[in-house]
Amino acid sequence: MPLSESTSTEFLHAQAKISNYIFNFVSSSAVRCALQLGISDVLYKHEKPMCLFDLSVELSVVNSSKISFLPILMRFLVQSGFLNQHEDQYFLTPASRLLAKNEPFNVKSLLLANHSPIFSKAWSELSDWFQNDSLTPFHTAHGKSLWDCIGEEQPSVLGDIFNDALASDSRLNTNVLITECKHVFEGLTSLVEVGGGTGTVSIAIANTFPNIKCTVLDLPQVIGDLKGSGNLDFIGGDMFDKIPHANAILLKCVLHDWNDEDCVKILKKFKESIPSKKEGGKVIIIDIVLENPKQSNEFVRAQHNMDMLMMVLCAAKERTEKEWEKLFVEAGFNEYKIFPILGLRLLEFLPP
Ligand SMILES: C[S@@+](CC[C@H](N)C(=O)[O-])C[C@H]1O[C@@H](n2cnc3c(N)ncnc32)[C@H](O)[C@@H]1O
Repeated sequence: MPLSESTSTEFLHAQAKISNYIFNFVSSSAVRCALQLGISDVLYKHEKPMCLFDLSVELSVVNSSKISFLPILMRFLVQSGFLNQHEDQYFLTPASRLLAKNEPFNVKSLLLANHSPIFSKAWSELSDWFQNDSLTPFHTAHGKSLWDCIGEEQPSVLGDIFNDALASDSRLNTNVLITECKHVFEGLTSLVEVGGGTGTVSIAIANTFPNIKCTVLDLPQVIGDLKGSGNLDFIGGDMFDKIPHANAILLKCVLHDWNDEDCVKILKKFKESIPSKKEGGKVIIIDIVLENPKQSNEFVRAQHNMDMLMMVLCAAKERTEKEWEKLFVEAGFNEYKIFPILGLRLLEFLPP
């Protein structure tokens, strides 16, 4: 059947669009290859733009037949905005800089964790999970939860990468948190960070506010031998069991790992460990507040990627402001405030 001119133009656009969906994995594979070859590391160390030949020597690509393929990878990385190029010189963009191991804010482990075969297998089970009785796509793939999988693995290769990935994600956010949301912590004398991992956020808070006694609570296998000093402490435990008393409880990117029912259970438990609003009690939540999926910018796309990831790993989700409000009401809090920090939000839940 002949197509009208407008329909064939529409289909040609649709074909290009679907091709980009189909080959979305090419971007992440190319970036992973760049990471594994050490392209960001070499450019970062060199501190100046480099030509392809000098780069290939530093990357240990010495086989001449392979060197001829390097321009393909490099032009893809330039096209996707990962690298910059001026004439025959390549240089880092802020994105490729974030994969250099010596960059203090690097997110290398985030990429490695998400490309691990354990995570990939969970993604491949997504459609099966929709049609079976398994708890999460991760359970469908591995027969246990992500947390059990990390806890049982010896030596804990994924656990180390995963904890480092979370810590790297926290480094930049914490910087902004401490400077832009200082008022949220002022006046507190004690704070328990629940699900605080290896303590990146609490270490920064403890250093910035010497009068706040900070405690990081996470699963025993995550806390391991971590020891605090001064006004910082680490405790291995389960947030569903017992939370130490404090002025405030802090959670960063924890509630997005749990469904609404568990979140309400967790939040109600927290209310027992903090004083009333009048006495300064509060729960501080740092997490995503999902924006309209029709908006198309890097932040919103990243939020919706995380939303999918939470479903695959934990049968959980990111939340819109309305969904946060529902949790807050069901858990019996009295008042909430929202402050923006980078792509995340800080929510303050105040008890009665
Ligand atoms: C997504 S990570 C967030 C880590 C950290 N807050 C951050 O933003 O980097 C969730 C954390 O919750 C911890 N967690 C999971 N189940 C827990 C439980 N039952 N009790 C305490 N912590 C738990 C995990 O070990 C993990 O460190």
